[in-house]
Amino acid sequence: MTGTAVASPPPGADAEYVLPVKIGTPPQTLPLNLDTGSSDFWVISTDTYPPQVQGQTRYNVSASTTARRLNGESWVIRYGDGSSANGIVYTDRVQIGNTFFDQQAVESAVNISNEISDDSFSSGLLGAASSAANTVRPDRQTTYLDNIKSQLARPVFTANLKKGKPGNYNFGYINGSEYTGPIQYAAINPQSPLWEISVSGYRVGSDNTKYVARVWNAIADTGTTLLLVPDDIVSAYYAQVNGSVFSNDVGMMLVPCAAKLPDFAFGLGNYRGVVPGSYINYGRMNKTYCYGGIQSSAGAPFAVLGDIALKAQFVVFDMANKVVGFANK
Ligand SMILES: N[C@H]1[C@H](O)[C@@H](N2CCC[C@H]2CO)[C@@H]2OC[C@H]1O2
Repeated sequence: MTGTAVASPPPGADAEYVLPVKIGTPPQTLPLNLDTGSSDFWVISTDTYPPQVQGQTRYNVSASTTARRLNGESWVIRYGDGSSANGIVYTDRVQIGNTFFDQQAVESAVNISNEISDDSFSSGLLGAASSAANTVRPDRQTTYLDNIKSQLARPVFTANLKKGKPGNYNFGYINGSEYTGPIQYAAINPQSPLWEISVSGYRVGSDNTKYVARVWNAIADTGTTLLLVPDDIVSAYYAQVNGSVFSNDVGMMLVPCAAKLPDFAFGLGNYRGVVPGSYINYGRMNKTYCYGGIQSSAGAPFAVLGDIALKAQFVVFDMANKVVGFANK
């Protein structure tokens, strides 16, 4: 089995990427955020408290002849950005591209937090980290990727996200036309249910004599918008941006929208994962300042290679070898 699906950002800013997921019989297509930083497959549905639903496409449980309630099962999730959701659980048939699984645990939201309620672009999340982090209790459920893994031609999925336009996720194969040069693999932390790797250094700009050997652990997280790094790396980057400033109002580093930003590269051995400077202007805040795409990971147990970095790379998530691969493109 192999499959591919388009990954689309919302108009205006690459806040997230959603892919069309078919649920139920007859199939209902919902735009879901494939999230390598969590492990719950949950959707806004006919169970969701109606005032919290603001235009999102809902999973209509009673319209699916193959929906079966998992009695006694429930879930509660809280994310790194403070958002949260909870609800009940069904199994139903799920299809993404040409991949499918007949008995997928579909977590149906009863409550969603304001941040999620306000995001009309996504109808939920497709968790793609290890099932070990799934929040359903008393019986933990299995992620879609873990469910289809044994049926895939190769136990991998790849992310080819793009800046300001649709990219794609592929399931079960590595498409050589989607990247250039070698793929550099990094082992994931066996103690973590996330795609957590050890990064060996970084570089501000394109002059490799300025490369800094510095070990920092980071997760590859398609569900995080920005690139979150340790404070010393934040300072090293914005020291090269004239007019950059920390805003106490928004709690973020800002850059002059007119600034020509230096590239940022993360190091894995001799590999340099290059993030073009233009990718590090995340978007306009006011007539002078734009949001920096690089922000602090302080307070979290890991840095986060979020979409600002991942959209500059071709990324391989290898479920059998438990490695993450990166290639420039
Ligand atoms: N893995 C991420 C998750 O995808 C994010 N959100 C949680 C709920 C919607 C989704 C997209 O905003 C949140 O930010 C970091 C971490 O948690």
